[in-house]
Order: sequence, then structure tokens, then C-alpha cells
Amino acid sequence: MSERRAPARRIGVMGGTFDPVHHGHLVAASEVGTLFGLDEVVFVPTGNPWQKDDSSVSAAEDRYLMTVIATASNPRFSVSRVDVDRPGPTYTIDTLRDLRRLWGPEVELFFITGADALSAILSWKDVDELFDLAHFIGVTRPGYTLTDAHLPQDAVTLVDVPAMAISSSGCRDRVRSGLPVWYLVPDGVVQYIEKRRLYRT
Ligand SMILES: Nc1ncnc2c1ncn2[C@@H]1O[C@H](COP(=O)(O)OP(=O)(O)OP(=O)(O)O)[C@@H](O)[C@H]1O
Ligand SMILES: O=C(O)c1ccc[n+]([C@@H]2O[C@H](COP(=O)([O-])O)[C@@H](O)[C@H]2O)c1
Repeated sequence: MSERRAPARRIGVMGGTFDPVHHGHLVAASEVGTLFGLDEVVFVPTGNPWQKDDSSVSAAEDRYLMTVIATASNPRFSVSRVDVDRPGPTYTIDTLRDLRRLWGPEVELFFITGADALSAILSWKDVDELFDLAHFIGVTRPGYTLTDAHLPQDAVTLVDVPAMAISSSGCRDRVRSGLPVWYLVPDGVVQYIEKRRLYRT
């Protein structure tokens, strides 16, 4: 009798600062999950997003909790603490190594990035090894051009996702100006921002 091996689990990895997580992130993750037949999409909030110019990034624990709240209703979404718990600047190479250590070599990893992040990927730490650890999926984002020019063709796939002209910085600016962020971020995230008085100063 021939033995049948279970197919490798296909896991999406949505890395981000998520300050706060918004519907642009959620729609992109959901659409890629469907288009690529992913078993799960894991959101990975950064610990120390050294590359953000803004020196006032919210505490990692607040960003982690908002991401948990935003993803809780979707059984195919989860949140990982690997970047929040690792000391030092957050690099995707460490994220992917940690996830592979946790899940083993059999899983197929799909790292999801918006068009803006993808355009900077060649400057990321240990970029050549990055492409060995995961397949990269670049998604459309209003205001940015999605291109894989100069990227290894077999390592990256570009996909169209429903356009959501939302950014975390835009949400923070609205809160700071006293404008609502209802419907830009999930309701529970609005309530968390209120409760913790985030983005007021
Ligand atoms: N509206 C969106 N549509 C598609 N992808 C997005 C969208 N917003 C963010 N992304 C992607 O999600 C990932 C995490 O983004 P991040 O947490 O930095 O949010 P952001 O809105 O870009 O934040 P900020 O405005 O503070 O720079 C990145 O790969 C980014 O390109
Ligand atoms: O590894 C790197 O050198 C690197 C440089 C910049 C950004 N990243 C990752 O890209 C993801 C999106 O980052 P950001 O800044 O758009 O929130 C997040 O997971 C970051 O850790 C990674």
C-alpha cells in the first residue's frame, strides 16, 4: 500500500508595524489567503520597527493587542509574538527563521507586502536568503506602483487586491485631529485606541 503524505501547510505571513492595524491590512491578507489557497495567515507585528522615521511608534504590546482584536473573528487569521518578543531591531530574516524553527521545514511560507514595502525589499537584511525562506507576494496599494523590476522572478508574485486607501499614519493623524477612525479600523480597535488614549499627542 502506498503511503500518502499530507500536503505541506501553506501559511501567509503579514508583517507590519500595525500602528494601528487597519482594513487595508485585513483585506490584503484575506484576499491573498483566498487567491493562494492558504491554510492560515499569521500577522506578525514588529518589535522595534527601526526603519520608521516616526520616533513615536506605539508600544509593541499595544500594537500586538490591537492586531489580536482585529483578527480574532477570522478563524484563518492568527497573530505571532516572534518579533515582539525578540530584542533588538526587527528584521524579516529573523522573523522567517523563527517561524521556520517553530513550524519546521515542510511549511510553505508566503510573505505578504504592500507595493511600498516591496519596492524597498532589496535593501532588507540578508535579502538573498530571504527569498529562500519564503515566497514573496506583493499586493497593490493606492498611491504606489507595484513592480517586481530587479527582483528574482521566481521569488515574487504580484497580485491585485481590492483598493483600500487607508494608512496607519492617516489613522493616527485623524485621531490626533479629533476625527473618527470608525470603519477605517475594526470597531474593537477604535475602542482600544480610545481606552488607551493612543495618538492624542
Ligand atoms: N491600504 C493598504 N493596502 C495594501 N497594503 C497595505 C495597506 N496598508 C499597509 N499595507 C501593507 O501592509 C504592511 C504593513 O504596513 P504598516 O503596518 O507599515 O501600515 P502603513 O499603513 O503602511 O503604516 P504607516 O502609514 O505608519 O507607514 C506593509 O507591507 C504595507 O505595504
Ligand atoms: O528585514 C528588513 O531589513 C526589513 C526592513 C524594513 C521592513 N521590514 C519588514 O517589512 C514589514 C512591513 O514593515 P512596515 O515598516 O511597512 O510596517 C515588517 O514585517 C518589517 O519588519 C523588514
